[in-house]
Amino acid sequence: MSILVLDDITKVYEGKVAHLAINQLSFEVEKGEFLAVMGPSGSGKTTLLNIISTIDRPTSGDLLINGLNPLELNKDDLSLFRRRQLGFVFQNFNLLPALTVEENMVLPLTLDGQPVEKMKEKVEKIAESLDLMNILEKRPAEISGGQAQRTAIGRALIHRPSIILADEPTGNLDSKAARDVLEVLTQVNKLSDTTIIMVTHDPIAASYCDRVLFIKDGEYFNEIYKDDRRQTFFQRILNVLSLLGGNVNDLNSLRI
Ligand SMILES: Nc1ncnc2c1ncn2[C@@H]1O[C@H](COP(=O)(O)OP(=O)(O)OP(=O)(O)O)[C@@H](O)[C@H]1O
Repeated sequence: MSILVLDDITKVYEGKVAHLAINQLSFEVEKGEFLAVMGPSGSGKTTLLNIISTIDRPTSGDLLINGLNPLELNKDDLSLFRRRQLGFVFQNFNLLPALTVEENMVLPLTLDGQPVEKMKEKVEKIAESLDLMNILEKRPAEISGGQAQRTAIGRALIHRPSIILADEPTGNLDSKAARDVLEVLTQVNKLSDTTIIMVTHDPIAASYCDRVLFIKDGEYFNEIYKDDRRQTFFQRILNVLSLLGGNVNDLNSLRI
């Protein structure tokens, strides 16, 4: 079953000079899929994520999330839809510095006015699976980047969203913390059947996914599926990136 359908999406940024950022892009994402989106700088990845996350509206085309067209909702229903159906993970974590790890994680539930006991139950379950139980009382300044990103993943998961949208989630992490975060995302994807769409420049991060969709100049370029070992998938990702025009010599020294 497709949990996300993009049908002929076009996005033009109006301005002194109009810019065509996404050009007639169509693709579908299956429920439970872990999808990476890659493409050169300026190819439209963030624009695409903003459209899927309903933060930005396409100029034309249709979007279906879980069978519903969010573009038809009014402002209040759209906010609720976004909060319930989507979870967000950003490169710079976006945690509130004054709140503890636990408070950051329950924030979406607080906004919903859920009873404290229910919130505690939910947070403990998620914190255990993300190995955060020992740092629940700490604040963002007192934890590592990997722990901060796992906290952000916990916050994204607290509502059991249909889709997690991750924008360069390993971009600010060292390689060990990045691997931990990718393994956590893989576990979340496999165990709870949560669909994940991740924008990344990093072929290692992309090799954790089931499929990589490549875009160029706002248009579909190619897609490849993982049907073998991660190392081989990684090599195939590098091959497509070299066709895309990236500097693959910079990447050949990477080892997974
Ligand atoms: N608000 C805006 N107004 C006008 N043009 C924009 C706006 N936002 C993005 N663009 C342009 O649209 C194109 C796609 O931008 P986008 O940020 O989606 O690319 P990207 O693939 O995410 O890039 P990067 O990998 O560098 O983050 C770029 O050429 C960019 O300059």
